[in-house]
Amino acid sequence: MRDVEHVREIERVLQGRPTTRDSVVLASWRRCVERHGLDPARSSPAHIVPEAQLRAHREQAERLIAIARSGLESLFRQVAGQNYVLLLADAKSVTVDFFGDPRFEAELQAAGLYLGSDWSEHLAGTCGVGACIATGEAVTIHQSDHFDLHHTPLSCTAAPIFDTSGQLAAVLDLSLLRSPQPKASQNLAMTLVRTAARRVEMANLMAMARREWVLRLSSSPEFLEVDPEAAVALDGAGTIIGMTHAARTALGPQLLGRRLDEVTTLTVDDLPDLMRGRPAEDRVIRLPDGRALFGHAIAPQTVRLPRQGTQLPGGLSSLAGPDPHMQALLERAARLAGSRLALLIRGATGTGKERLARAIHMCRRDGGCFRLLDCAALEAGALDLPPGPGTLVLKGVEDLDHAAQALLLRRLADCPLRIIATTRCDLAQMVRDGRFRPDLFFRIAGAALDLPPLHLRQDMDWLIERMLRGLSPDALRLSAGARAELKSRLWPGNLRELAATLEAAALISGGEVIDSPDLPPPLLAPAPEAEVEDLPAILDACGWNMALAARRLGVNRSTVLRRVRAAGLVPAA
Ligand SMILES: Nc1ncnc2c1ncn2[C@@H]1O[C@H](COP(=O)(O)OP(=O)(O)OP(=O)(O)O)[C@@H](O)[C@H]1O
Repeated sequence: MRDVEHVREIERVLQGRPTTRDSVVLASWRRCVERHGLDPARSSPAHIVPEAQLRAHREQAERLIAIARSGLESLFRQVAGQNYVLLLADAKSVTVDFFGDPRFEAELQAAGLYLGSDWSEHLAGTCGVGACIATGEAVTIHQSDHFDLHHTPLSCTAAPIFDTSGQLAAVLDLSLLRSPQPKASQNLAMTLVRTAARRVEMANLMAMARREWVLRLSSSPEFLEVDPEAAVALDGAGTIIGMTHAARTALGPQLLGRRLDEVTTLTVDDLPDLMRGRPAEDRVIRLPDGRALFGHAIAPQTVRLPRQGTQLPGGLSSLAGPDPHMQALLERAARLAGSRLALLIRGATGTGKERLARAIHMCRRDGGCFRLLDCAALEAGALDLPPGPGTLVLKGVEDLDHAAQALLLRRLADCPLRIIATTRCDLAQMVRDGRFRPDLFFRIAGAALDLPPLHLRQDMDWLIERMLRGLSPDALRLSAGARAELKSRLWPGNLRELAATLEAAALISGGEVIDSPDLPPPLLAPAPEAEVEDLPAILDACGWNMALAARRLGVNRSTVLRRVRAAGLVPAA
């Protein structure tokens, strides 16, 4: 009965009868009938593109997906537990990325809230993604706003993402399988998708304009550096060569190709005055129409090219993914590996010191034997070193008492083995405090390698993937919620704790998908105040997601914001 009423309403409205529907819905109904030849009485299921076609769409959108991912993850975390599904559709309306609750997978797939669904208006009728692409505006298509009866249970709120030249590149859509009746229930969803889309555009512009000037704009000095509203990229002559969509609202509609002094009262030579050194309140930009905005200029970055042809030998390449600090550390380790110089590997518990020592040993073709000595378990007198060549790892060297230090020093005097010592402590401080012999310290610390704690690593996804593959070669995967939860933890036990958590979760889930409830809770409560000097590194590791950084630091979000402002930190371009 309701179906018949829906069809009749569309017919009545298209005949010009009064309606309370939004004008965007009305215009879309009209396009469906008059342009696309759709019939409201004929319902059709969700359109899912074939696997090969989806792969092609994903490859085309690969860069955008990578840039959008952290914004999507943070958005999905904000709506966690409310049954929202998050879709990223490309400019051709095909869903190329998806976050949803795997427990409802079959239902979501049937509804088209899934990877590969094609939400083109000419196929699906009036829908969030389709109407957003047709209008270039953020829209909510709520329940019976949908044209096709198959979709009328859904509520879809979608916002466009524009590329730096102003072309519509993608759509971010937050949908519900079931929603409360009033359309106004989706107002918050609208704010969330708009904000997320704006941030993705900002991240895209920053990535594209590393070697250009970027001018970020905000109507309030407080948010200028942490969450600006709009931005433009400028070449050396001050011509606008890229922008976020909101820059059109801030500076005017036709921006590309215009010079900065045509749309503001500034020239490119004024940009250094808008850099971080000055208080945000003083960085005022006057516009020709009398309005004022606050500006933050970011100078072009000098690009450090990666060293050509650095292939990490042996097992070193398997120790880290895309984390600049770890890659630099492993390159250093690779250069030191071939020598017989004694090495000191420093890092908190479970950061992978022993693994690194083994990988360094494996780099030498004439490696000889590998011997590991646990210094905590060393008994006086029981220090027999093998006579031949090889590597001797002194694990936890800080645990040696004075007698054992003296004995070890004597034995090492004519030892042919390459020494690699590992420590969780500040051994130099122990030397200063008289707790560790300086002569032994200099014998074992020819060069030092420092492993970072897990919460500062930027290759968490890579590590998780590697560990999952170790647990199950192909099937096992994480839900988006579980991944977000893992990435927000502090990990005092570092890689060892992460590996054990994933193993336990895999057993608890008993299936192919590990979801948030499968994750065992952290065993050790976070320290009350993480060190403030970690803040820039933590922000980088969290992609400048304040909420995530707050959880990793064990403080609330406003504390992070306050510290960011106090330290004058901004994301690296
Ligand atoms: N690169 C890695 N990839 C995957 N898992 C790793 C990696 N490095 C370490 N692990 C995991 O962490 C555990 C601890 O690693 P390792 O023993 O090397 O750490 P450690 O720093 O020497 O620890 P501790 O100081 O507590 O002895 C390993 O057993 C393994 O489960």
